[in-house]
Amino acid sequence: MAPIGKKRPLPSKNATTKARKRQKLAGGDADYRSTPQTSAPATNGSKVRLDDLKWNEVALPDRLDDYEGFFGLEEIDDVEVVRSATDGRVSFKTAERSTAKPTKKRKVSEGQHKDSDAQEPQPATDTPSDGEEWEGFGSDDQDQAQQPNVPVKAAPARADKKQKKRRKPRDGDSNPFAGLGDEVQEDDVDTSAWESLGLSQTTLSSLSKLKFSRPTPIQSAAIPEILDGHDVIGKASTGSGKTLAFGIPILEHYLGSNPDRRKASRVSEDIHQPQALILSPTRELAHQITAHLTALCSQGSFDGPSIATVTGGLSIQKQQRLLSKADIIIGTPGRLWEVISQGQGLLKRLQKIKFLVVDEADRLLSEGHFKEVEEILNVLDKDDEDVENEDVDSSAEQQKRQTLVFSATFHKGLQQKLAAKGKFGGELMDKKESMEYLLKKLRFREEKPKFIDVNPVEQMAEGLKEGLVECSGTEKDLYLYALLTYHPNTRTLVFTNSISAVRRLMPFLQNLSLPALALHSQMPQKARLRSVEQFTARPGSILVATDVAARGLDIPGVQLVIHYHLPRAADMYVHRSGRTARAENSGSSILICAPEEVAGVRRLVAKVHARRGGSDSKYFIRSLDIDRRIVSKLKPRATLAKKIADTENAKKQKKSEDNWMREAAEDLGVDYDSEEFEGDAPGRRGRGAGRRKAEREAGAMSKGEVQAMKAELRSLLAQRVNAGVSPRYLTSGAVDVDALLRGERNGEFWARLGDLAWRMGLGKHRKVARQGARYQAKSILFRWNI
Ligand SMILES: Nc1ncnc2c1ncn2[C@@H]1O[C@H](COP(=O)(O)OP(=O)(O)OP(=O)(O)O)[C@@H](O)[C@H]1O
Repeated sequence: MAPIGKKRPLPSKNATTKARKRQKLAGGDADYRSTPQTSAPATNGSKVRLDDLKWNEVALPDRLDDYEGFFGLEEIDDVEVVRSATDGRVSFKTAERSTAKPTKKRKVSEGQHKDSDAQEPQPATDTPSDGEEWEGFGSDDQDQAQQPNVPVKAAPARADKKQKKRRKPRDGDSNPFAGLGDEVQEDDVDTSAWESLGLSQTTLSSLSKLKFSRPTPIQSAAIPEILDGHDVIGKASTGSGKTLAFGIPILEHYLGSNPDRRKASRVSEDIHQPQALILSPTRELAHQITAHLTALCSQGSFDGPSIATVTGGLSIQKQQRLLSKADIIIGTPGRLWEVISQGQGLLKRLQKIKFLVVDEADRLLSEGHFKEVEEILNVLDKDDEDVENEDVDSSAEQQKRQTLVFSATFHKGLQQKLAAKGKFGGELMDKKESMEYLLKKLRFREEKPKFIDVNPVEQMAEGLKEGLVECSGTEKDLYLYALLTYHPNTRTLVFTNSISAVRRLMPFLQNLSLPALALHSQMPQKARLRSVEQFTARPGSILVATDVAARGLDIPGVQLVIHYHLPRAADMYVHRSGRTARAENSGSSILICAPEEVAGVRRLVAKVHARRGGSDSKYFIRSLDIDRRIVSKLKPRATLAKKIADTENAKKQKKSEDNWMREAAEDLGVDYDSEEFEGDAPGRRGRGAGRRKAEREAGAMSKGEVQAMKAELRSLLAQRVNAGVSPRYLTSGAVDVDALLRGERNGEFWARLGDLAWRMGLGKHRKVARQGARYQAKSILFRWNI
């Protein structure tokens, strides 16, 4: 049998099989047998059988249709996992009294547990001593991480029932959109402000449950036009609710075309006809749109549309299955094009959609996406017998299709962007230019689509504070650290321009005990989703990302955006900064600049703001006052953390290069001696030689030397930084100097306590467990009901 904590196959619908499998799970494998069973409740700290515990159903995120094998996942807190040092067997102990009554099901498993009853209880002190010993259970880190990859199907009637049973989201819950889905409340809000938009009672009731009491300006302006059947180009600042501006009309159309709102009545068709196709530039945004629409559609008592999310990094077969019954398709252009190209009738159905939505339009219509978007647009509009759809009059279908285009910025497009590469260019288009550009690329059915620009003079959110910090190019890491220390417990997004910078900064920040998470396009998709989810679930975490996170990501409570590298263009500055101060909240955006970059940055930011008050107005981004004495006190730890990170990176690098060379040598049948190969052979100097030398030196450090550096860093981190008595500090009161001196609140940042709290928060129980039994109660086990 598969061990507990491993992914399980899909649940059988047959109850008997289900029960049988569950029994097997509870007792069929000697390795995971529990300890003697009594009918009395387990006492404090005593060994228990897994089936006697009060397992809680895990609320699975509303994604991915078949839950990727996570259906029926249950979890339990406060159980200690004890592995015998002698035979490696695992048993379980409760930290508190279990009140679970023996059930019929349990009796069955009692019978199955006869063998295990004979086992000797393991000593309480026999705690896991190393991460490996938790294999088979998976850290909850891992397990939680996999949940969100469950494709979403919005089946609201069922979802409603499920939600009632769902537990309240806990701090560690990994579904970033859990809040949206769980907002089923008795105290629904008054939605009279929506009434003028002419929405159905069903939609109004959903909005009320989401507690959206009034439409945002873009929603007020765009929804009636879309409902009237117009093509719309919508421009509104970041975080202003553009998703529902197109999502609500799509739902209205769905409700209108399915008056009895019962899927059964329409899925009798052999092939299901999707109604809307939504294109998104990034995978994360596609999943987020899915979550927003799912939340909207799952509030009421109606059976909502089926949503298929088609993005790279996840199983194409599963996505194809979802597509066959989807009402709404949300996808990134690359994967969507791949799926369309494989045939299976999708194109034929896509040609009959009623809505084509292009979200974050300027990005989708430029850069690397353009080719695939263009291909998709071409085939959607193609009157072509070759494309497997002889019977479709696509021009007629196209006439019926509405095209909706949304973005916070409209960029001049590929050519200008390429021309501006490396410079602070990236012209933002005015209304006329953007209209012309889009009209050319998208074949609107109306000659003049409605252009809705709800805040033509302001692209930046109102609650956004902007500033820059000047430092030498070689001190950017130190100043990043300083900025983060000035904003402890602050959900922060750090933007870089390269994947390698993300990779370099991650160990640097982690060595400094900062809760850093990574996001870039070369990460596996599951890891990408996991980072976003952890970032969303943990209030004080730091996401170090490339511009893959700049567009559209709606993570509530991002308080600070740091531009470690300067944005390459004005529109990217708008989008990056738009990750904070969303939905009328406040937030800060800080650029870290080398002296030679300051003038360019000032021009870039002034350009973005120029529209605020006409071309005469000169916005001048202020330099932030940072106490250089504190920065210099942080320097030793930052330097050491960087050295450790560089050393470990070099070692990893060396190891993988060695392996590669060794394999190549083996293939050639020659001996490989890495030292001989790396020797300073004449002619081997040149570009990158200095870096290689530094890497060699770092890689040559002994384990002991690295350990010594780590110990030194630990001791530095354990010392409180004396902030002095200067009242000067950065960014309007983020640091309470007095509290810092007293070691309270903000001061915790400097101490190791913060490190421990973070480790616990992260759920790295292996590490916590090693520190003593007291933390064992934090352990979380998972099991699957099959
Ligand atoms: N009418 C409303 N009332 C309150 N909150 C709303 C309303 N409509 C949307 N929201 C919330 O506002 C937040 C931002 O919405 P959304 O992500 O659609 O913004 P956006 O304009 O698409 O931003 P971006 O340009 O960055 O993609 C979301 O959390 C959403 O749930």
